[in-house]
Parts: sequence; C-alpha cells; structure tokens
Amino acid sequence: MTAPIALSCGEPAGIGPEIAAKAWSAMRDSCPFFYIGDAAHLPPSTPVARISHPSEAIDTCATALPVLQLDFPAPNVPGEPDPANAPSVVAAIEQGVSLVQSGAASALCTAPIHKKALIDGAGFGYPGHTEFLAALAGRDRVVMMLASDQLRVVPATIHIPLSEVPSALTPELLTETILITAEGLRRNFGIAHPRIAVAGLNPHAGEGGKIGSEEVDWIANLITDLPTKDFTVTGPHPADTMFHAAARVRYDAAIAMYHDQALIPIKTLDFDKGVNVTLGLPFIRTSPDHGTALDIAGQGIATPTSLIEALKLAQRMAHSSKLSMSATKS
Ligand SMILES: NC(=O)c1ccc[n+]([C@@H]2O[C@H](COP(=O)([O-])OP(=O)(O)OC[C@H]3O[C@@H](n4cnc5c(N)ncnc54)[C@H](O)[C@@H]3O)[C@@H](O)[C@H]2O)c1
Ligand SMILES: N[C@H](C(=O)O)[C@H](O)COP(=O)(O)O
Repeated sequence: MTAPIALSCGEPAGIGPEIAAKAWSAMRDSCPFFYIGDAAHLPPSTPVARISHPSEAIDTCATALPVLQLDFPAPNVPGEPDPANAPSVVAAIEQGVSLVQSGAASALCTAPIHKKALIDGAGFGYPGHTEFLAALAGRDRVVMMLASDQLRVVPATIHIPLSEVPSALTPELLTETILITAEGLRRNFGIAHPRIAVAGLNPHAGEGGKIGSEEVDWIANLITDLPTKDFTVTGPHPADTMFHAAARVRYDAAIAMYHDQALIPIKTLDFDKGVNVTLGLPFIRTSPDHGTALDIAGQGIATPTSLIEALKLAQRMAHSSKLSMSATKS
C-alpha cells in the first residue's frame, strides 16, 4: 500500500486550513492525505481525527481529516499572520520533510506560506519553500516547475529582484535547469523524449543583439551545444510569442529566464488548476500555484481546486516512482 501524502499547513492565517478541509471533503475516498498543523485552525465543521502516525491516515481519511497535531502558540486570526506562529509554520514543513524522507509519507504537499511573515517572525532565511526544501535535502540546485494541463513552465531564476536576473543567469544555472527539467519530465511526467523550449531574456530574444546581448553572447550557443541524447531543446525563443496555443503544442516544458516571465502565462491560463512542483529533490513535493490569499481568508470562499490538483499530481508521482522502483528491483 502507498503511504499517505503529508500536507503541511502553511500560514494558518491564510486560506490553507479552509482549502485543506475542502480538499479532504472532495477527495476523502481517493487520495488519503494527512494535515500537519493545528486542528484548531480548521473550519469548525470539519470532522477531524487526530493521528499519532501517518499510517493511521489511510483508514481514517474516509470519515475524518487526519491531523498530525502541532500546537501553535498564538491564537489564529484569519488575514493577520501572527509572528509568534511563524516558527510552527516552519516546523510543519520540517516535519513533512522528515516523514517523506523516512518513507512514512509518500510525498509532501505544502499549503502556501506567507514569506514576509516567516522572515519577520522566524528569521526564515529562504525566499520560499523551493529554496528551503533544497537546503533541507542537501541539494545545491532544484527546479521550480508550474504545471497544468495547458502548460508546464520553469523559471531559471526564481525569487530574486528583477535587477539581479541578468547576473544570476549563468551558463551553469541554465544548463542545470534544462537537465533537471528534462529528467523531471521523464521521471515524473512519463515523457520518454521531452521537448524543451527556452525563452530569451530580452525583448524579441535580443533581436540579433540589437536589444540586449545575452542571447548572442552565450544563450544560443549553449542551447545548440548542449548534449541532448534523450531530449530536444530549442531556443532562445521570443518570450511574448511562446505561450499562445499553437506555440504550446511544440514543447513539453518552457524554460523562462525569470519568475514573472514563467508564472504570468500559467497563472493567466490556469490559476485554478496550476500546480507548483519542485524537481531535483530526492522526494516528491507539490503545492498549489496560489499564495495565502489573506484578503479572503476565513470567509469560506477560497477555491480548493489548485490544492486538489497538487494532491492528485503528488499521488500520481508517488505511484509512478513506486512502479519504477519495483521495476528496478525485478
Ligand atoms: N506555495 C507558496 O507557499 C506560495 C505561492 C504563491 C505565493 N505565496 C505567498 O503568498 C503571499 C500572498 O501572495 P499574493 O497575494 O501575491 O498571491 P495570492 O495567490 O495569495 O493571491 C492573489 C489573488 O488571488 C486570490 N486567490 C488566491 N488563491 C485563491 C483561491 N484558492 N481561491 C480564490 N481566490 C484565490 C487572492 O484572494 C488574491 O486576490 C505572499 O507572501 C507570497 O509570497 C506562497
Ligand atoms: N513563486 C511561486 C508562485 O508565485 O507560485 C511561489 O512563490 C511558491 O514558491 P515556493 O514553492 O518556493 O514557496
């Protein structure tokens, strides 16, 4: 039997607790998962089963949301993150990582954190889960992919100011991003020969060096020279014309040069169903594509669809990694 998925609570003053309860209600028969957080933050109508080990989630999930209880020190006010609760938000992620690394959980799904609240309240030294999980797993380089039925996209640079993008974008970074993405498409999405399209950095991919030089200086050569035995890579493509419907059918994933170049198209196309996946970790991690939505927290109007897609994708990825492990053994 596959172990259940660990869902870390994220910022409790955001929509995490209410979408976790809604996701449980929608998926209770098909996707056992358990919540790591404080049961007191869940909507009062949620049936809760406190568990002491993830294995209890499988039998419990059909009738109640299994909760691995983490007592938060301060009362939770929707819309207003309390700095005193920030260390517990971090602890929930750490506990999820430890459970997935031990095999007690099959995957980690993370509800959104409020990055500023964690930096202010817990001295969190990372701009997001992606970088924190890489550090916990001892990986120098991981890749953030946003995926939906319509588009998969990867920003090569992630949570840095726009002014720092050109210097952060190095041949090593772009090469490793392409290679990790190709491997992730094969391993996690079952695409035997992935097709990757790389965006340019500058308008019109530099217009032959007239509007920026990075493309002619090194990006084009890097793409041409990359050894690609089991995947195809093309580019640099002008980013403004890479994301319309006819362009999207030509690749399995797009590599963008910076956060918004990647995330604007996918959140525009599929905000309600986009999933954030970290590739290159030694365990499976997914997350909804949206944030804490403090402006609507506690009102019961948040949609759980992106979280549901994140849980389903984690389940599919766990299933295929189990299959490939048993194929390797036999
Ligand atoms: N995986 C993560 O941890 C993650 C992802 C994205 C953003 N964030 C963080 O979340 C915080 C808030 O970010 P933001 O305001 O830019 O983006 P956001 O996604 O929280 O909100 C943007 C808009 O979308 C709405 N919205 C978001 N999710 C919704 C849902 N499920 N149902 C209905 N409406 C929804 C919000 O009400 C808001 O109007 C920031 O600290 C950001 O860093 C975290
Ligand atoms: N950049 C992501 C987004 O906007 O959807 C988000 O900040 C999530 O990042 P982490 O998974 O690293 O927290």
